[in-house]
Amino acid sequence: MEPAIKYRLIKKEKHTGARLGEIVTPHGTFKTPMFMPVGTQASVKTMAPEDLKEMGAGIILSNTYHLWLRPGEDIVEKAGGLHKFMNWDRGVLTDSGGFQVFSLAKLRDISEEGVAFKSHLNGEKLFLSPEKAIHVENALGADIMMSFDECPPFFESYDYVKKSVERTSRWAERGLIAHQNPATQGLFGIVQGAGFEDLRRQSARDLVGMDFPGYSIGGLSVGESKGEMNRVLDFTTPMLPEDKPRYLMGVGSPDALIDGVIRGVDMFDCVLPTRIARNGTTMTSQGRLVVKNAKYSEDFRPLDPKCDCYVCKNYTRAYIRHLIKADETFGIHLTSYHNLYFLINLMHQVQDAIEQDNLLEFREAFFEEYGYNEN
Ligand SMILES: Nc1ccc2nc(N)nc(O)c2c1
Repeated sequence: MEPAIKYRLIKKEKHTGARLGEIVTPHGTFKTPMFMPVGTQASVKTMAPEDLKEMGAGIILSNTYHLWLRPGEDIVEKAGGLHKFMNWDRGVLTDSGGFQVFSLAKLRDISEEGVAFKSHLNGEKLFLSPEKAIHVENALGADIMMSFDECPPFFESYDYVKKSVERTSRWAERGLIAHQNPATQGLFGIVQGAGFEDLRRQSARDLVGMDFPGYSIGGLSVGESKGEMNRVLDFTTPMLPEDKPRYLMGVGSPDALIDGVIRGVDMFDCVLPTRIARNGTTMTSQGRLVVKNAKYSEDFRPLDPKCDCYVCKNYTRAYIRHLIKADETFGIHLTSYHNLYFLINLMHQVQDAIEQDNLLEFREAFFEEYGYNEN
């Protein structure tokens, strides 16, 4: 049977682990490395599908935990699946809910069977198992689905992480068995193991043995330092097959994206661009710019003079500052649009640098201008 998801490696960058590729999905083919906007509750906050297309978004995220709780996967299924429900005809990826249970729900109890918890919405007692998560993702109809996993705290003990990795591998196998639409929905395995190289190897070996169409690197961007994240990526991405996509979950800032690409990551997602946009913080080629600061009240330049996005072509810092201060929602639409465009466009620039084998020079110039220092 033809797999729902295929990855084609186009070119490896000469001096790093970076690669140019494309991921083929039932809703289109998209170049990698790529940044995926997050639309947790079936909406990328304040963005219409037309905005997302205009900015070049290919795959967007939604979340099993949230949509199971509200409106319920059966309503989304009756609507014809997430693509119809959201009026979005490009790629959709759903996270499996495990991570959200740990970060959102109260009073949870984890067992071999799954996770018992209380809904963060109304305190209702709920239970999420690998089978339930996969069946919700089947009902939502995303092109790419995540296995149900536990994301242990990065600094947990070796023994706890080892037991967690082994259970996550068993959960992944149960998810593969429960998966009802492998021809149209690609299920990714999620590698765990915190900061322990041997546990990452054990997790990768288990999951690669199950032959998933793609692999996510989980358990990162959970409070560890950038140095720690890069150290884990250094030994984890080479454990994954070259002919499958690698997705680093929950990442991230411009520097983390570039450093992830250098270490062989193809796909990223993070709430950062839309989250900071809501308090008027924007990403520009010269670093972060908090547009609601008084110093921009008569600054009639675009957010980023080097940006060619719709917002930077048509609106000024002074106007956007006014909207944010006046609590006009159009203001956060503009900051959100620009921040998402900034990261999507950054990945396009990185693709060009891989093509030209000068990704390290690009990194140096970008870090210098953005104001990142190495320590
Ligand atoms: N940093 C993150 C973000 C999302 C995640 N989702 C899953 N399912 N697992 C993880 O380890 C994650 C880590």
